[in-house]
Amino acid sequence: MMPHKEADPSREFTPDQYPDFPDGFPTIQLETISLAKLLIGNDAAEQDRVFEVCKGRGFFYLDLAGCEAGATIIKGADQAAAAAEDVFKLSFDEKMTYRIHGTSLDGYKVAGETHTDKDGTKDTAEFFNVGKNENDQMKKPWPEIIKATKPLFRDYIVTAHGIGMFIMGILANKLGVDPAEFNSRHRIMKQSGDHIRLTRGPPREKEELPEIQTPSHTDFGTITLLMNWLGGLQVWSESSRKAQLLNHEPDVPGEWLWVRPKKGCAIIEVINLGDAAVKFTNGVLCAGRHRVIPSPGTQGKYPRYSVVYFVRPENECIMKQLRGPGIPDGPEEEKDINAEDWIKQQAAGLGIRFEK
Ligand SMILES: O=C(O)CCC(=O)C(=O)O
Ligand SMILES: [Fe+2]
Repeated sequence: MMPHKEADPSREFTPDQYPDFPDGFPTIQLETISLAKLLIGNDAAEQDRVFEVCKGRGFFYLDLAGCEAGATIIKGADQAAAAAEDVFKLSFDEKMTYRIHGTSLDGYKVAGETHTDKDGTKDTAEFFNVGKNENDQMKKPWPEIIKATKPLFRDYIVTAHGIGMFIMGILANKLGVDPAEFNSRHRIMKQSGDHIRLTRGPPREKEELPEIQTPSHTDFGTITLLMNWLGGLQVWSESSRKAQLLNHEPDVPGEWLWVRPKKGCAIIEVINLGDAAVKFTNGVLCAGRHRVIPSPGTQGKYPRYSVVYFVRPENECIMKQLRGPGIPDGPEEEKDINAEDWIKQQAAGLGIRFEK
């Protein structure tokens, strides 16, 4: 563990200072899977649990302790969030010069780009996306702080992508699909929508919930690795198999359940499956429906940072289900759509207006 640091009043990402997530709020019980057991131990029971949770909730905690890949993510996420703080502190005008535009997902998303309800209430989250492929070259204009952090991001991208692929390998084996089928759709050197997303949400203004940072959604990609330090992430109590979106809200009765950051939260990552995992497996695997609002209680007094890595299919990948004994055969698609267009279609369906 890091030695306890004195609070630096000029910094707002101060995970050492955060109070615990308060009691008395409905939380979801997620399974905790050990990365070390999977990576080092090749543990068959742990692999079974991965498959079960991915068929069920599509969400689990990944305990990062006890292996090198986990240590890279723990340390990297802390450093990435500190860099994020410096990026979000830049002037509004400078940040807007990095605004996401065209067909790329790289750069800055200003708060308020998306609607969170039928009345048009705006989201409150700022994002800064650093693409997997762009990070290699950094040809675009980037804030100095992002350029200075490039080697860290590179390590983080390679490690997070590797963890995602390892989990996909386990799922492939369980589904009776050759893991090469997943690997060939997610090659690290190929252009894809993979990126590290740095997020910041402002502190809670009122005790009454919600103040939506990021509205209800399922992720578009195959698998998401999320590091967060404060509560804020919520999962809908009904599985996304049943709950579709209507006017920005799930259309089956249920409630939002908090994902409690685990004690010693810096060692735990939250993994969730995205729409591409559902598509590839014709619904055997389940995407997790979630949203983000500021934490209740004293945690909500802090701005909330998160570091998210999205593993997504290569742009050229045709979005068809995989065939294997563990995957029921669906009808042949009428026309081929590649991942790049498919992701845009999914984003548009959520009312996301990234392109400007
Ligand atoms: O910040 C979080 O906890 C989750 C963010 C998220 O769901 C997303 O960016 O897709
Ligand atoms: Fe998400």
